[in-house]
Amino acid sequence: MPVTTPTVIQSDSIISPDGHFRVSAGPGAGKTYWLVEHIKNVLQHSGNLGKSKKIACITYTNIAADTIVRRLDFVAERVEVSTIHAFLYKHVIKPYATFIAAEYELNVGKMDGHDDHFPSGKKIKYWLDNHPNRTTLASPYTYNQLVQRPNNFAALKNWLESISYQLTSQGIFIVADNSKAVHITNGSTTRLAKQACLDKLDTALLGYKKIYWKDGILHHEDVLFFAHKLITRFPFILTILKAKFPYFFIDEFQDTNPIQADILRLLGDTLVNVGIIGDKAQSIYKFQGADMKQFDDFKLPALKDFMIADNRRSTNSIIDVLNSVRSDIFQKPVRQEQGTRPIIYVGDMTAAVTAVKSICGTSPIATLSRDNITANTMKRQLNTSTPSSNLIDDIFDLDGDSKRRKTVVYTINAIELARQKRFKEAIKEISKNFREITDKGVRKKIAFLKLSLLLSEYEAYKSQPLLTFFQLLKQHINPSLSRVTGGKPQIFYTAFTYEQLAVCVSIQDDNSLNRTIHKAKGDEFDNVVVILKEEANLTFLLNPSLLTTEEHRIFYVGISRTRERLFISVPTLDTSKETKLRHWFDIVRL
Ligand SMILES: Nc1ncnc2c1ncn2[C@@H]1O[C@H](COP(=O)(O)OP(=O)(O)OP(=O)(O)O)[C@@H](O)[C@H]1O
Repeated sequence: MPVTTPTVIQSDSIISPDGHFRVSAGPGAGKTYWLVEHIKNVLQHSGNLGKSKKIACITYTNIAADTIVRRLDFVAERVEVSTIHAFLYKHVIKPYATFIAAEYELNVGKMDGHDDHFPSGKKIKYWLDNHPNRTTLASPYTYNQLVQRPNNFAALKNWLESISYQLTSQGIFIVADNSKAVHITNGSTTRLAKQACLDKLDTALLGYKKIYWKDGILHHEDVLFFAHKLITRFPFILTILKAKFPYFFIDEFQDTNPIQADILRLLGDTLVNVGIIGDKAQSIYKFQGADMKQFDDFKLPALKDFMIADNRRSTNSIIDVLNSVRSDIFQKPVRQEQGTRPIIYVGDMTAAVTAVKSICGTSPIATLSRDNITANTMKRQLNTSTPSSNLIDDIFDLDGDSKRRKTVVYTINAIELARQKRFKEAIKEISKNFREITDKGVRKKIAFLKLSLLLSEYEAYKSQPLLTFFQLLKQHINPSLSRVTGGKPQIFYTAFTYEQLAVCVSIQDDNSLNRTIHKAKGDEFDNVVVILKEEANLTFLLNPSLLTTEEHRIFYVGISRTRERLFISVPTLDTSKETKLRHWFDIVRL
């Protein structure tokens, strides 16, 4: 818990522009609203900004950044609103990376932003070839057994994909999650042993990363790592940041990574005013290193605590449900409108959405799902059944030709981004197929032309086997790709359609009406259907423990996105559970 008793404020309260603060409140309380008003207040009344200094406002996603910029309107140019990664890349990594480039073998000239970390088979092999413990690897994990047995290699890849950085009192260390050194295929599980294999490979994780850095490739997690290294080793960078940004405000702080929090702690000692805003019960990004304790534990000298007790978003019926699952706060409704009773639909999720449509008429409906595949199935309203596994993961396992499968995946990603009108990112994604073109301008132009062409043919390949799409790629993207001639790849390329793969794509910053709960964080909609895949998911309502169970927090975030109407879709419901649920919900069996 915060050390001081928080002062209760409203979402339109004005507080002093100076000093460190923490604002905590439940969903829909008006945290983001308050932050925007506070920024305007600081711009008007602060004596620290002069003509050229700015306020840094850190948001969790690019969508949240855009929303804040829009709400700031004409004062937006005095505020740098961005994600922490974008901020640190621009203000720390880009200008100062040369200081540590030699030590980390970073090719600064080739650096061009930061990306997801998809371990490359070629790079893993190169790493093993040069690994200092290569000769000490013993059966059943010798070099050859790791490289030549596809299951071992896939498990190794999963393990390397889990690489992250951990902050300790001694500094930052690179770590991989041993529980991820697993590959499951056709019901059989391959797990690399810790002592006999992983402990030996573990000694050179930084060496693995350097293979990417040599090519100028940075992964998202590397941005925090390098920024922390630079700031702690060259404190003048901190001085410059403080001079440029006397105010640092961070929204959704409950999902902050410990390294990011430490950077803020370093910034927040003198000269800078740090403000954090969040809700610990909405901490849902543990898998990305977030630690919900961090919000309460964050300490800076004379930090003042505030809380907003209201809920301005939802109707009373919805706030009743929210209050029933939460024990640490009780939200007061501000709108004071009773609203319609939330409904639980028991049965098929598509039937549930049809029923919701008949109630909501032309009012837009958001469907919020726990996983990507369900969200994408909703998005496409496919008649075909939802794939039982993630086909994008499967293609990586089943198609041994790395160039071919990467071309397929990059291009599907690009097309699906473009279909959401996110052209800049779509061009960036399809450009990955043309990395050998060194002139960036030419590469971009070709990427644009190819993407336009593939989009114009969309109707022709979308419901055809993936093979049809691949033939187009061979014709238009890269004629040297090897043909799919037999074995597992051919079975895969003929068994699944383009559309079935497209539903498995994970789009960052998805702003459609059908998305995962994670991607709906911070957003709100008039009508929400939360899609539960199994009855057991209802525990977050029947026996909630938000502060200890992340799964419960995820569904809590889902139901709290709605302003007017709330619906939950669940495949089955035992009658014994109905009595409790009927307290807040109507139950309709489809
Ligand atoms: N003082 C206010 N006057 C008018 N509308 C307000 C006010 N405060 C908040 N709102 C509205 O209430 C809704 C919820 O506000 P906001 O999104 O800022 O909440 P939040 O606390 O950030 O929510 P969450 O944590 O759930 O994302 C928004 O529609 C916002 O515009």
